[in-house]
Amino acid sequence: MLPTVFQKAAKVISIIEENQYEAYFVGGCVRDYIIGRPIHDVDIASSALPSEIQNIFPKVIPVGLEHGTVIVRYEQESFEVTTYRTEGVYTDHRRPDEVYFVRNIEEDLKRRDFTMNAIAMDAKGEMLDPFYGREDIVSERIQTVGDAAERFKEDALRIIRALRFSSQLGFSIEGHTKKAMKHYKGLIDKLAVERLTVELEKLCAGSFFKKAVDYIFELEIYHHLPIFNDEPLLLKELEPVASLAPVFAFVALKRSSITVTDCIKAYKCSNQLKQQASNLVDAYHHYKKDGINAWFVYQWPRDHWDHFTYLVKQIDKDIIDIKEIYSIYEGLPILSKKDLCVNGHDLMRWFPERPKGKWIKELLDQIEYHIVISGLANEKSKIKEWIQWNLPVQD
Ligand SMILES: Nc1ccn([C@@H]2O[C@H](COP(=O)(O)OP(=O)(O)OP(=O)(O)O)[C@@H](O)[C@H]2O)c(=O)n1
Ligand SMILES: [Mg+2]
Repeated sequence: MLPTVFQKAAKVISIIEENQYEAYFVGGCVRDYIIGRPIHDVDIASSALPSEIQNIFPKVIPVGLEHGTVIVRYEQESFEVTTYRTEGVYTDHRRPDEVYFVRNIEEDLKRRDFTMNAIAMDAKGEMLDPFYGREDIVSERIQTVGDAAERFKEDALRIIRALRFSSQLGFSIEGHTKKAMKHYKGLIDKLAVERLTVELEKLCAGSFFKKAVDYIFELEIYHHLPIFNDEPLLLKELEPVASLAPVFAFVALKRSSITVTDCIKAYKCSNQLKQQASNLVDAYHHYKKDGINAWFVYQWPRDHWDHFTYLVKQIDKDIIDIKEIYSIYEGLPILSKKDLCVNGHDLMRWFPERPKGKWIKELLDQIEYHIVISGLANEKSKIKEWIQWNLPVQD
């Protein structure tokens, strides 16, 4: 009996088969199933063309028709189905010039990156493994399908993928594969950097990150990783972490010549990641100046704390007990400005002679700060009393 994640998708495969086409589970889901890792998404490959899939299922979303990928909606769930394909020449090493649909699963498996990723599984759990991927999984070996040089010339991202699989799984890279990685690493520079970023994030998150870093040094791949090309040793200092935000914050804090913005630009990351990394840098400075006090805990979002403690550990070797942060959090009198029992209207009512101005915001900020940090009670009368003594000079 297949695990639950496969069961619904297995019905989709059966329906395709009932319509005289083939369909298999392929890629990461089969690999992770064999290894016994959690399966996050299930991919299906089929001999049916996108238009043929559209004829079988009433609800099909054409997400990447040029690559042969559609999303089949089935019983309120989505399944990605990709037509068997083989790829044409990659003149710019970024993307295939053409995709050719084929009717044979082996042709499809043949153009995949590593043997462990080139295993197909049918709806009953029967495996089709023409490149002995299972053997490589048992031997914990990352090996390209067929000629390594060809696979990396087709898509140089695979060089980074080999590293990230090594980081995630702790597997070793087979000799020919490794040699070809070293030889073709220059092609990494031609990749669309966003693709590199996705793999780098997974690489940094792997439990066997150190092993991947050893390969990065052995094969001198750091020359082709933006930012780290100038500062490769920083990679050796990093521990695994699930986001690039603390990685970039770490880099910026360790090297004054590199800013978070430099990292974000180099890897074309989102503004959200930029904000997270900058917050971490600010939080670190705050911590160095004032330690972890109520204002610190109040200010920084909760989803930030793990990465913050990680950063302090990486930089200062200090271990911060996250429970300590939580207990300060539990004792906070307010959790946001919305919880203040006064607002701008109250202030204006209390000081009718004062024209509207930035004093209102400044005063609210001060009230907020004192409530959080110095025990000012969050009660209208107490706040009013406190203001008598602290009203800023009129602007
Ligand atoms: N450059 C690439 C990227 C992907 N693939 C193939 O497409 C599958 C799906 O790719 P992707 O989802 O990017 O990787 P996964 O192996 O599924 O890993 P993950 O579990 O992290 O998604 C891979 O298993 C592999 O067979 C490939 O041959 N070459
Ligand atoms: Mg996948």
